[in-house]
Amino acid sequence: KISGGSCQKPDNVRVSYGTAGFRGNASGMEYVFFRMGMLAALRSKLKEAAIGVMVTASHNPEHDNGVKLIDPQGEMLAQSWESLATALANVTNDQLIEQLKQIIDSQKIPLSNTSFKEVVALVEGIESHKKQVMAVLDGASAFGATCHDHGLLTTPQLHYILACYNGGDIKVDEEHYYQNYASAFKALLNVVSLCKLNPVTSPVTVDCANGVGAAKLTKLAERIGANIIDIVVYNDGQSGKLNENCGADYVKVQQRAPAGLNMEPFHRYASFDGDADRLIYYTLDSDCNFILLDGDKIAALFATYIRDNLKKASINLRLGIIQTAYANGNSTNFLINQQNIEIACTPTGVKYLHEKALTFDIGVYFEANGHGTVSFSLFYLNAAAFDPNKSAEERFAAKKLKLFLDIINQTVGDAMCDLLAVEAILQDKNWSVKEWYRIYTELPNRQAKVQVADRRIIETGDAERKVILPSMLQPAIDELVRKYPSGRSFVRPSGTEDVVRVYAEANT
Ligand SMILES: CC(=O)N[C@H]1[C@@H](OP(=O)(O)O)O[C@H](CO)[C@@H](O)[C@@H]1O
Repeated sequence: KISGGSCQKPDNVRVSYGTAGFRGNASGMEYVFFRMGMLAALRSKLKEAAIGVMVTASHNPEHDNGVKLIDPQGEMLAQSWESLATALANVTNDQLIEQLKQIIDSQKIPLSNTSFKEVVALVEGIESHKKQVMAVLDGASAFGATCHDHGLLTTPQLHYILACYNGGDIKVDEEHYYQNYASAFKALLNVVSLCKLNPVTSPVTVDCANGVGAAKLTKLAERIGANIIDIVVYNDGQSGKLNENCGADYVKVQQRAPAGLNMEPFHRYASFDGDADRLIYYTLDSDCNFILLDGDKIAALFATYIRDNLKKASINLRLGIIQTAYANGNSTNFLINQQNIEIACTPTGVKYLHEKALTFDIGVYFEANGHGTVSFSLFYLNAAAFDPNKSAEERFAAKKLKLFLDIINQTVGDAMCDLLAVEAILQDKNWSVKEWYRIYTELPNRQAKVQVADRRIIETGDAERKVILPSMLQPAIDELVRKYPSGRSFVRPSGTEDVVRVYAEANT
C-alpha cells in the first residue's frame, strides 16, 4: 500500500508518507520530518504492512493537489486538503493506534530500538521537538545513517558541532561550544581591560523569547563567570510562550520592548529569537524613547571595529559588509559615505548573504532582523600578531583582532556569540550603549505584511529592491516614494510565509 509521492528526496525516501495520525496541525518542516519519520517507521518497523488509512502528500501543493488519502484497497478517499480534513475527522488517534497494534499483532513483527511506542507517540502528539527528533532519527537510521542525538541545542550550536565534526573533531559536544567561546571571550577581555581604567560592568538583560537560548545562555554565562559578564536572563520559558510578545522579531517589527520588561534609560537590553540565531539590542534614551540597535547597527559596530584594528595593525585585507534591502538607508549611508567601507546587497535570506561574504577577505553580514555573523580566515592575523617586522602596537592590534574573531561563530549567525562580540567591543571602546546608537540615526521605518490572492505574481529584481512584475506596480511605488524626503520603499513576496512584505522608510 505504498504509494508514490513527489517529495524530492533520495530514492529510498522518495515516497512521502504520513498516516491518518496527521491531524492537519503540523506544518512546514515539522510535517516533512513527520512524514519522513513515519515512512521510515512504517517501512522498517512494520515491514510495509498495510495500514488502515494512508496519506500521501506532496511537498509541492501543485502536484497531486498536495495530498491523497488512500485506503488499504487502493481506493481514493480524499484528494484535497479540505476533503482530507473531512475524511480524517472521522478517524481518532485511538482508532489509528488500535489499527497499528492490530497490524503488528497480526503480522508478528519483531520491534526493536525505536519502536512502536514511538510511532504511537508520534500519532498521539507529544512535544514537537521530541516528535521531530524521533522522526529524524527513525528516518535517518532507516536508510543506514549513524545518528548522534545531541539533545536540545540552539540552531547555531548545532551548526558549530557539525562544523567541528566535519573538520575531523568527532568528539565535539555542547560543552565544547561553551568552553570554546567562554575562553575566547575571556582572552579578549583580558587583553582589552589591561589598557582601560574604567571597564563597563553594567548588566545586559537578555530576552530569550522563552526559547532554547535561555538555558544555553545561562550555561555560557556560568562558564565565563559573573565577575566578567553580568547577564540577566529574561523570558526563560518558565511561564511565557515561545515568541509571544517577545523575541527578536517582535521587538524589531513592533519597535517596542518585550511585554513586561521594565527598562531604564541607557541600560543594555537584547533579544534572541526562539532558536537563538538572531540578536538585537535596544535601550531607552533620556526621554524614555525606545531606541533599537538592530542587525544593521551590530554590523556597523563589528565592521568599524575590524576596520580600525586592521588599520592599526597595518594589515591590508578587503573588508565588506553585506546587507539586504531591509537595511536602514542611514546605515548604508554611514558605512559608505562616512566610513568608506565596501557594501554589497543581496536578496533576503542568510544563504545569499553568506555566499557574498565569502567573496571578501573579511565579510560582515547581517540581516536587519539581527541574523548575521562574520566570515574570515585567521591566517593573516595569526601571522601579523607574531610578525617581528611589525611594531608592538601593530602586533597588539592584530592579536586583538584575532581574539575578537575567535568569539565569532562563522558557521551561521549566533545570538550568543554575537552578544559576546558586542559586549567585548563596548568594553574595549569603553562605550555605553549611548555612544553605540549615536554612530548614526536610523531613518524612521515600517514593515508590514499583506495577504494577497497569489503572492507569486510579484517578481522582483535588483536584490529585491525593484518590482519587475506586475509592471504597473513599481511606477506606482516610485510615485508615492517621490513625495517623501529620503523615501524608499519596496515590495517582495515572502519566502517563508504566504504574504507580501512591504517596507518603507523616510525622513519622518
Ligand atoms: C523581512 C524578514 O525579516 N525576513 C525574514 C524571513 O524571510 P521572508 O522571505 O521575508 O519571509 O525569514 C527568513 C528566515 O528566517 C529570514 O532570513 C528573513 O530575514
